[in-house]
Amino acid sequence: MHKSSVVLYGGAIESPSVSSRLFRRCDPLPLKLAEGGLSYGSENWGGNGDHQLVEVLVDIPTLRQTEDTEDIEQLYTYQVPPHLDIMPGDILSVPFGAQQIGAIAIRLTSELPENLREPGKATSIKVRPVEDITVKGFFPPNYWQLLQQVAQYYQTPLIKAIRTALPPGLLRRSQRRIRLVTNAIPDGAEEFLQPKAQRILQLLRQSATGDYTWQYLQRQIKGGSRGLQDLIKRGWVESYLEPPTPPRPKLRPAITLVIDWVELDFIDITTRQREVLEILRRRGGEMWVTDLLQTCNTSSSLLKTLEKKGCVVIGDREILRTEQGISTIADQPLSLTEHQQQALDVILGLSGFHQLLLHGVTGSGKTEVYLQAIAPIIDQGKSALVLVPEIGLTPQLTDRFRARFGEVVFVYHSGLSEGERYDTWRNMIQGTPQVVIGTRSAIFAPLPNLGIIVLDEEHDSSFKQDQPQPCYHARTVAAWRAELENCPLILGSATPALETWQHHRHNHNPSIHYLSLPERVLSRPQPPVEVVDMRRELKQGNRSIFSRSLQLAIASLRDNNQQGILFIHRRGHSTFVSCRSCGYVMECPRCDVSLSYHHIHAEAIPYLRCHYCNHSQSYPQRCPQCDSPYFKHFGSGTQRVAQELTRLFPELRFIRFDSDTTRTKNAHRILLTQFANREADLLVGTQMLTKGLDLDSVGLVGIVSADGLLHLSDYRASERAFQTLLQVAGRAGRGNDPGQVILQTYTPEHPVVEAVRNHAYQSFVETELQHRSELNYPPSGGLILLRLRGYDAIEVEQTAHRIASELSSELLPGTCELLGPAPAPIMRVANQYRWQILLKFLPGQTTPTPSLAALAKKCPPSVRFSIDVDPLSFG
Ligand SMILES: Nc1ncnc2c1ncn2[C@@H]1O[C@H](COP(=O)(O)OP(=O)(O)OP(=O)(O)O)[C@@H](O)[C@H]1O
Ligand SMILES: [Zn+2]
Ligand SMILES: [Zn+2]
Repeated sequence: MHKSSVVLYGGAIESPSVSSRLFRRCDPLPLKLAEGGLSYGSENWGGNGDHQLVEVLVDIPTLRQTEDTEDIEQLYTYQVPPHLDIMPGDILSVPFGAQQIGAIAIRLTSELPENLREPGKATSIKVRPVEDITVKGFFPPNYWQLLQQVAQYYQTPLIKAIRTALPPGLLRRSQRRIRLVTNAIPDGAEEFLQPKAQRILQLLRQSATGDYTWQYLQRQIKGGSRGLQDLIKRGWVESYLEPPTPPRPKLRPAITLVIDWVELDFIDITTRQREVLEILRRRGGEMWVTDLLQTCNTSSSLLKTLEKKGCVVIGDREILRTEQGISTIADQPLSLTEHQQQALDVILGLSGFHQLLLHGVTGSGKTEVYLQAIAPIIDQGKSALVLVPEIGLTPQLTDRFRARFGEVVFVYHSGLSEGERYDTWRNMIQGTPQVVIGTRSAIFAPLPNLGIIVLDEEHDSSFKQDQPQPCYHARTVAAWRAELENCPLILGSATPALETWQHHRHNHNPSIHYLSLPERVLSRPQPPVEVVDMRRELKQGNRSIFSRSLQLAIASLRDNNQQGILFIHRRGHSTFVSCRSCGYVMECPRCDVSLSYHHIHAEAIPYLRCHYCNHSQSYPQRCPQCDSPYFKHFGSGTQRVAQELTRLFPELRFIRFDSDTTRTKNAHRILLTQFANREADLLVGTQMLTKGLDLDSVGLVGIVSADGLLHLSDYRASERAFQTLLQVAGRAGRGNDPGQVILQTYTPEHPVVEAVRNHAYQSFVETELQHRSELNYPPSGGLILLRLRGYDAIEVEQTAHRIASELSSELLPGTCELLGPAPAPIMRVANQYRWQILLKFLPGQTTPTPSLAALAKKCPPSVRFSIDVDPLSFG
């Protein structure tokens, strides 16, 4: 496929200098600037020197498609023409087969790679020259270093880190164009030029826009490259990246209220028509026609009638005012509470790189602190990066930023179309001061003049990428980036992750700070948490999924003029097993986790298995603790809860908020707006509800069953359960009424339940840290998860065993423990069988370990292998 003159070699990333050592595994947060062995570029920033060759990464669609199959990372070697001053990080255009394609310069060298040298003839192979530099210094050195650090720490090929960071298709879009710089060209310019340069100038002058693609010019003028260089050097023409074709706006019919509300009394409309107008008004006077039809369950002829009567207009729109958040009135900084002010003073008093944990209880006003910390950054002409778990779930946050900072706020996340991402990306590169709000991948936003990074809800696991590789954690990358950019990083949470807490509380480093907002704003109390023992409910004859207490609370919502939230834990495939009479939960005898219930098909015998060590046992006949024969597999979906609500409270208006009802774009915002407008009494949903919902009308939070969360088979189960429950509880009582939380469980004595009841973050975390350190789990020790998958069950299993035994002979005993291989908790997904090997590094271990990336080569082609450093998900 490749012409012989294009030389290539593979595996540069796997060369021992780059990935043979791991960073210290005990402590993921602090910045580890390339400890030795970083080879790319860093020693080559000084320019070409004697190097005649450059190694490049190319981005071609065929390679892109292999993303998931193999770690293809081929560096292609090209000659550096003497007139080009190539530096690592430049975007080049190179010949590839018969095409010209985009490439990134990685490394300058003077020697051909080993495998390309013919014996006796050092440089006899013909290496094709680089065509040209498309964009000089596209990756600023800091940014480049960040990507290398990601590739190195997460043991992944550099191209994958680059692909994660860059908008899709960036290199493919990098069509070079040439245009005249008309006012720089003197009269009689042609006289100074060689014939080919003259021709180029003429051609450009003939075009109406003074602008052509380089490819076109090349076709017209063979060998015009030198001439072009000359013109560029003189500043008479410039070469630039072709902007992408702007995404064509999608137009949809929208309906806008145009009549003054008081005038309605003088118009002849039916009650029904008035109701529809009322809903439209409450939604800010503008909605998509389809949404209004659905919300009001009405017909388009009714809307047409309203239009005829002059109440509304219907017309195609690209976007609604309300979606852009313009409806939020521009606001002013609030006057801060004492704690907010203290935190802000610390932040504003710092300069350079600092890491701060802003630990503020739910409703303590963390957002206001971010806003006031960012304002001076923008005034100084710098930019701010704000990372949030999921944009769709936090429309309120985005609105608040827009209201404060107006049009310098941009949103960047994977939900944008390719064109939108590309445009936002190029806009960021310009370096004008802006606030970028985005999800995980926005940590790579190419803001040249970064003044602050904020990670809100830093404990949220969506900041970690599970696949594809690199399996990076945005918080870890943020710390590296803040250090490289020499700016502060603020991590905010009501329930900081254990590692964050440990890192900021138990540290005497002067660049690490702990800031606390221990109270809600306006001295509002935290809502009281009532724990209901569902075993007693059962004993006393209540078989409903709602306790009597929760039923009573739901029934009195309307009388109290309040709204409520019902939280249901999203149910996984495998669930834990517990005794219905005494609450005993089946656990692994060798690990500190609960066993998962497995039932392969209807006729198979159910059994229990541990996903850490692969221990398995038969399904119990009787409870080992109380001898009862009644067991329960937990899990209760939103659907079942909805049915039960309808049965018990036929009058109640509720909204289901889960992955089924929020599939369409903007569904989150629409449903939350409906709820905020009090079109429903109760919001029933899953995890999504925990994030940042700030409504003062919510008096009741009901947790239908905490148990599904408490006994997940994962060493982080307790931490995550605690965080989730405390966050959900924190949605209540944010108004004048303190509100109430009702938590239903079969194990009220569970320490997590106790801690939630008492809002006891600190004591819970300290106890949990103690447990972790006894078992060498993070943040005490470090973990690396190796995943294998393939369609052939036996082959995957055998490969896993082979790799495990090779590894265990290489690993130094006493520094690293190998757990497994064991099947993944959900062993078969989409017909692929999945096995995993967990490496547990003991605290403080710094000994180099073998290159894990090289293990990929030991897998047969049908088995895929991936490395997850600091894994959070074991599914
Ligand atoms: N200084 C202040 N004075 C009055 N109200 C404030 C002040 N600061 C914040 N608020 C209001 O308090 C409410 C809660 O603030 P915010 O949503 O920022 O809390 P939070 O700490 O992010 O909570 P959570 O972690 O639960 O999301 C908001 O409605 C906000 O407008
Ligand atoms: Zn029992
Ligand atoms: Zn086990």
